[in-house]
Amino acid sequence: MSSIPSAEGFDSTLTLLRNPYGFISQTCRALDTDLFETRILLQKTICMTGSAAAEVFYSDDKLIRAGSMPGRIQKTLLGEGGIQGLDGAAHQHRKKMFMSLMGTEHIAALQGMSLHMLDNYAPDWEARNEVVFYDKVREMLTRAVCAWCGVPLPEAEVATRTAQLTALFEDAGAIGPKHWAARLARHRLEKWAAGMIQQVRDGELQPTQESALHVIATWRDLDGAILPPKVAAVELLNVLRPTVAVSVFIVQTAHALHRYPEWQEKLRNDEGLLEPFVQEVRRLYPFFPAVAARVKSTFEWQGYRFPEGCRVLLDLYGTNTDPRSWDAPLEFRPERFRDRAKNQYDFIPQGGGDHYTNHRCPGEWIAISQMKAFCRYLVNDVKYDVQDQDLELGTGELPPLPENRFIMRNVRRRR
Ligand code: HEM
Repeated sequence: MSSIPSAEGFDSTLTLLRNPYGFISQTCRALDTDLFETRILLQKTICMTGSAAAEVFYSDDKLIRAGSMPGRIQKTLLGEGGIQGLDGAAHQHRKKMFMSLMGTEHIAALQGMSLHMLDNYAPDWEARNEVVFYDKVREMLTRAVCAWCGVPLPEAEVATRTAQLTALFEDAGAIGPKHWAARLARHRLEKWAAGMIQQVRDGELQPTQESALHVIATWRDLDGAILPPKVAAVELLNVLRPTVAVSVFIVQTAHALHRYPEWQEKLRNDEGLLEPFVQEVRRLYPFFPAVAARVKSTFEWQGYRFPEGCRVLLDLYGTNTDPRSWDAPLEFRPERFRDRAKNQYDFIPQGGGDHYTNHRCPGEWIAISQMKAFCRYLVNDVKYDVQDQDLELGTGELPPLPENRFIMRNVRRRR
C-alpha cells in the first residue's frame, strides 16, 4: 500500500483559510494526485477532490458524520443534534422529514411567495435612489420562508430575524466578535423556534399540516418519540437559515447577468435557458468550499489506507471546476447544462450522492426554483442600472459577495 502524499508544512489551516476554494484542488494538482494528507486545526486530515473522490466520500459504509464538524461551526451555522451529525438509519429516517417538504407543488408555493414579495417591494425600489440588492433579497426570503413554514413573523421582527438568520451563515467561520455575535444569534433563534414548536404541540399555534413547523413539531424519530424541543428548533432553523442563504446565489445570479450581459437577451427569448443559466451560477460561483466526515473503519482506496477516525474533507468547489469533468471549467457557459447527463458526483455545489440516503442537501430544488424566479424577474420585469462599484467577489470571505452587496440604481418596472 502506498502512503498518501503530504502537503507542505506541518499544518495547513492558514493556507486553507487564505485560499478556501483553491487550496485542495491546487495542492492535488501540484502533487499529481486526487488526495493528500495534512493537518487542519492540528488534526490529521485527508483532503480529496474530483468525482471519483466524491463517489467514495458518499458511499454509505465508509465515512460517518458524527463528530466531524468543528465545534465553532456547530455553535453557529448548524446547531447541535440536527441531521448533519446523524448517521445510518437515524439519518435516513430524519432525512425523510426534510424530503417530505420538497414536493414540486410545495416548492412552487414558496416561489409564488417570493414573487409576491418582489411585486410588493418593486414600488419602493422605484422610489429610491439606490437598492442594496443583497439586503433586500435576504429580507424578502425571510418573509417568504417564514410564511411558507407556518412561522408567524410580526412586521416589527422582520429586520431582527433577517439579521439573526444571516449571522448564522455569514459569520460562522469568523473569529472574534463576529463569531460571538453569531453564537448569540443562534441562541436567540433556537429559543424563538423552540417556543413555536411548543405552541404547536400545545395546540396554541396551528400551522397547516404540510408546513415545516407542523411537520417538525410532530415528527417522530425511529424510537417513536417526538424530537426534543431544542433539536426540533435546530431542524426548523435548518429550513429557515439556508433558504435565506439562497440570497447569496441570487446576488451571484444578478452578478452573472451583469458580467455576461449577452445572456439577458438570450434568457428573455428562451425560457428553456433559465435553468442552465442558474445551474452554471451554482457551478462556477463559490459558496461552500468543502464538506467534512470521518472514517468509520479503516479501508483502502486507490491503494491508499484511510485509518479509522481520520477526518476527510471533500472539495466541493474544486470538483465543480475539475478539468477532468468540465471543458473550459473556469468559463461561464450555461449551454453546457442543456444536454448534460445527470451525475451525482461531478456537480456538487450542495453536496453529492443521493438525497435520501446521503447527506446531499435536500434544499437544492428550493435554491434552483428561487434563483430562476429572481433571474426571470430581473430579466423580464424590471430595468435597472448597476452602480459603478467594485464587483470582485471577496473569495477570502465566506460566502463570497461583492463588497457593496450589489447596488442597483434607477430601478423601474417594465409595464
Ligand atoms: C443557499 C444555497 C444552499 C447551499 C449552498 C447548500 C449547501 C449544502 C451543503 C454543502 C450541504 C452538505 C452536504 C453534505 O454534507 O454532504 C447541505 C446540507 C443540507 N442543507 Fe443545504 N444548501 C443550500 C440551501 C438549502 C436549503 C434551501 C435548505 C432547506 C431545506 C437546505 C437544507 C439543508 C439540510 C437540512 C442539510 C443537511 C442534509 C443532511 O445532513 O442529510 N439547504 N446544504
